[in-house]
Amino acid sequence: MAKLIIVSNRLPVKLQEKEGKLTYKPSEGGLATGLGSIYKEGDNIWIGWPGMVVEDAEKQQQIHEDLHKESMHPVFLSEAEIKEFYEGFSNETLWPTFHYFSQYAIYDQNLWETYVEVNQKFCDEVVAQAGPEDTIWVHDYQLLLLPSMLREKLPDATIGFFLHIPFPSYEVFRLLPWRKEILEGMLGADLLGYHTYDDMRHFLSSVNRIIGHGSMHGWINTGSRSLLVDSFPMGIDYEKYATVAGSDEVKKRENIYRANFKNQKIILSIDRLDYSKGIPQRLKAFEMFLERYPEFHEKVTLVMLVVPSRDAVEKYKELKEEVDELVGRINGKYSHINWNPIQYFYRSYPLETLSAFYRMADVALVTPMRDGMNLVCKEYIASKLDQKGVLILSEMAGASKELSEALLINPNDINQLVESLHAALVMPEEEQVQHMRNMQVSLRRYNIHHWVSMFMDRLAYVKIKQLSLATSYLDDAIYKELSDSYNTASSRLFFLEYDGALVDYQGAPLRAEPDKDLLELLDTLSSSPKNRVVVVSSRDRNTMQDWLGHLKIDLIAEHGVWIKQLGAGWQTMLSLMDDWKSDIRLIMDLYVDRTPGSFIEEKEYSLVWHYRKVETGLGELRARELVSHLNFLSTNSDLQVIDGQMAVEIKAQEVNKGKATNHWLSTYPHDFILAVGDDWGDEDIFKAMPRDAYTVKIGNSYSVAKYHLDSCSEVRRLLNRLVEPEKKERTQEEINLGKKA
Ligand SMILES: O=P(O)(O)OC[C@H]1O[C@H](O[C@H]2O[C@H](CO)[C@@H](O)[C@H](O)[C@H]2O)[C@H](O)[C@@H](O)[C@@H]1O
Ligand SMILES: O=c1ccn([C@@H]2O[C@H](COP(=O)(O)OP(=O)(O)O)[C@@H](O)[C@H]2O)c(=O)[nH]1
Repeated sequence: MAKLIIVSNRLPVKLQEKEGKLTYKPSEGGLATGLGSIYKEGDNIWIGWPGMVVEDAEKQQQIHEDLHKESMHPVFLSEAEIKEFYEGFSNETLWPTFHYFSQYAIYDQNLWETYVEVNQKFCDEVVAQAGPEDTIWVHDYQLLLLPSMLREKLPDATIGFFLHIPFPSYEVFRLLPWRKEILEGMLGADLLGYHTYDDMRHFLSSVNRIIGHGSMHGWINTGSRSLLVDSFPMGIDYEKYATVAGSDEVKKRENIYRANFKNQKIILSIDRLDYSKGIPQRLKAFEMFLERYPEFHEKVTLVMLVVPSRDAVEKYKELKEEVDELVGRINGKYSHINWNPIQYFYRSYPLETLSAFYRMADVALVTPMRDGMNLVCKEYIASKLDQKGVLILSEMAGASKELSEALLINPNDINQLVESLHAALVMPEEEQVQHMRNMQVSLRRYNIHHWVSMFMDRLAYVKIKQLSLATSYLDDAIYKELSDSYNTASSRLFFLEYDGALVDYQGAPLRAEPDKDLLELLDTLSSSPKNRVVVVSSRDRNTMQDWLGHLKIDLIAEHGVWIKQLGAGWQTMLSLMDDWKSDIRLIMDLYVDRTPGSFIEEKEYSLVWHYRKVETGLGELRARELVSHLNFLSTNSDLQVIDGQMAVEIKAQEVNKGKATNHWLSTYPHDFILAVGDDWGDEDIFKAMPRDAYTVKIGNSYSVAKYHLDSCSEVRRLLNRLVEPEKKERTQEEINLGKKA
C-alpha cells in the first residue's frame, strides 16, 4: 500500500541516556510538535535524526527496533556531522541568513561539504524505504538538497518539500556562496510549500535571478520538468490543545500555579532560546513598561519559559548570557520581598504544563524578530476556552498574516511594544472575547489536518498536471521510429525554427548568426533531392537572406509575412498595412526611455521591444505594462500583441507562422514531416501540421507538439543522425570527383 514518508532533520522524539538507559522524550520545536500529531495515520513513516550521537552498533540496532515500532527510522549522525552539518551549516549559515541575521552567518566550504554529505545520507535512507507508489515529504532548511538528490535516484517519485522558516528576499539570499546549488537542490521537488506568500515570492524571485527560470502562477518550468510553488500556512492540532486545556489535570495544575501569583495579571512568553525570537528586546520592553507604568508594580508578572536550544552554537551561548544578565538586572531593580516581576524558567515543559500556563495568561507576548510561522501563539488561542486573554504578536512572524485580530507590533519599535502591553492589560473583557472568538474560528478551520490535506491534494494535482503538460522526450525508441519513417519516405518536409531551436538565444539578436556547423548541416540536409528544408523565423527577411540566402533552402521571415522558395525571390501572400507603426513606435520609445538596456527592432510589418539586456525583474515588469498598454491601444484593430521570449512584439493579426507553412503543405507532396520550434509562436506551426507529422518542442513545457528535446544541440544531433546516409554519399561523391580530377 502506498505510504507517506516524512523526512526531517529531527524526529518527533529525542533520545536521552540516563544511567545507561535509553529514554525517548517528545521533541520541542514547531515542526516536530505540529507534524507529530498526524504522521501516525495509515502506514506513514518518519525518517530523521534521533537527537543524540550513538556510535555503538548494538545500541543503534536497539534504537532502530524501538523506533521502528513507532513507525520511525533513525538516521544516525556522527559527532563531526552534528558539529558541521547541524550546528554548522544548518544553524550557523542557513538559519541566520534565512532569518535576516546574515551578519551572524559563517561561510565555510568544509561545513558546506558536510551538509552535502549528510543530505546524501538522508537520501540513501529514503531510497531504501521508498516504494514506487509512495509520497515523499521533505521538511526544512537542513535538507534543501534532498529533493534533487532523490529526483536523481527516483525520477518518477512524488516529492513535496516544505520550508518551516522564512525564505529571505533575494538581496539576502544571494549572499550565500552556494545559492545556486541550494536552489537547484530544492527544484527537484514537485511541490514547494512555504508558510506565507512573501516567502514564496522571495523564493520565486531568487530562482528567476539566480537560475533564470521565470514562473507563471507559481509554476516553474526548468526545461525538463514543471513544478509548483505555493503557500500553506501551517496550523495546529486545534482539538488536541482545546481538549487538553479543558482536562481536569490541567485545571488542577492551573490552580496550583495560580496560588503563586495571587491576583496578579500574567504575561506569558514561551520560546526556544533563539536570537530570532527577540527575547532580549522583549525583556527591555517589559523593563520600560515597568518604568513607565509604576501602577502595575506587584500587579503583573512576566512568566518566561525559555527552552534550551542549539546550545553548542556560539551565538546561542552568547544569547543565554545576555538573557540571564537582563533578567537578573530587571528583577534586581524591581523585585520586592513578595514580588519578582519576571519568573524565568530555562527548561522545557510537557504539554499539560504549557496548557495550564496558556489558560492562566492574561497576555501572550510573542515578539520574534523573524519567525517562519510560530505555533506558540496559535496554541495559546486554542487553549483559551473562556476566550479571555490578549495576544501581542510580531508582524515578523508568519502567523501574523492570519491573526490580524491580535495586537500586531513591530519588534524593533520598543515604544509600540510598551504601549501594546499597556493596552492589552487594560483591554475590556468584551473586546478580548470578540477578538479571541474570531481568531479561534479561523484556527479551528485552518488546523494541522487541513494543512496536511491542502498540501497533499496540491501535490497530487501537480502530478496529474505534469502528465498533461508533458510531451514525451524524443528518446532513442522514438528516434528509431522517426528515422525509419525518414528512410522510407520519398518526399520529406522540414520546418525548422531558427532562434531557440537551431541556434541558442544570444544577448544581442544579431549575435545569433549561423555557425559553420549549422551551415554545413543545413547544406547536407538540403542536398538530398527528397528533402525540402524550410527555416522559419520571426526575424526580418534581410537578416535571413544575409545569413541563409545562399543555401538551397526555403525561408519564412517576419512570422510568415515573407516567404522565399528555392529559385524565387521574397514574396508576401498578404496585403498588409504598416501605417500603424509610427504611432506605436512612439509608445515603445517611452518604454525604452524608462528602461535602460531595452531597444526596439523595426521590421517591415512589425515592431519588437527587446528586454533581454535589462535588469532581471525590471524587464519583466515593464513588459507586462507594455503588453497591457499595447493591448489597450490595439483593441478593435487588426493588430496582435505577442508576449514573447524577452521581447514584446506587435504585428498584424492575420500573420502567423502556421499559416505560412500551409503554403508548403499544399504545394509539395510529402510523406514525412519534421517540425521543430521553441516558443509559443511556434505552436501555430505545430497546430498547422497533419497528424502524422513529427512535431518537436524545445523544453518540456506545455505544447501541442508530440515530443520534446532539451536544447538546440539536441536538435542538431537529431538532424545530424538523420543525414548520416547523405553525409556518406557526399563524401563518396567528393572522393569520386577527386579521382576524376
Ligand atoms: O531541531 P531544532 O534545531 O532543535 O529546532 C527546533 C525546530 O525549530 C524550527 O521550527 C520552525 O518550524 C515551526 C513549524 O513550522 C515554525 O512555526 C517556526 O517558526 C520555525 O522556526 C525549525 O524550522 C525546525 O526544523 C526545528 O526542528
Ligand atoms: O517547554 C516547551 C516549550 C515549547 N514547546 C513547543 O515547541 C513548539 C514551538 O514551536 P514554534 O513554532 O512556536 O517555534 P519553533 O521553536 O519551532 O521555532 C510549540 O509547539 C510548543 O508547544 C514544548 O513542547 N515545550
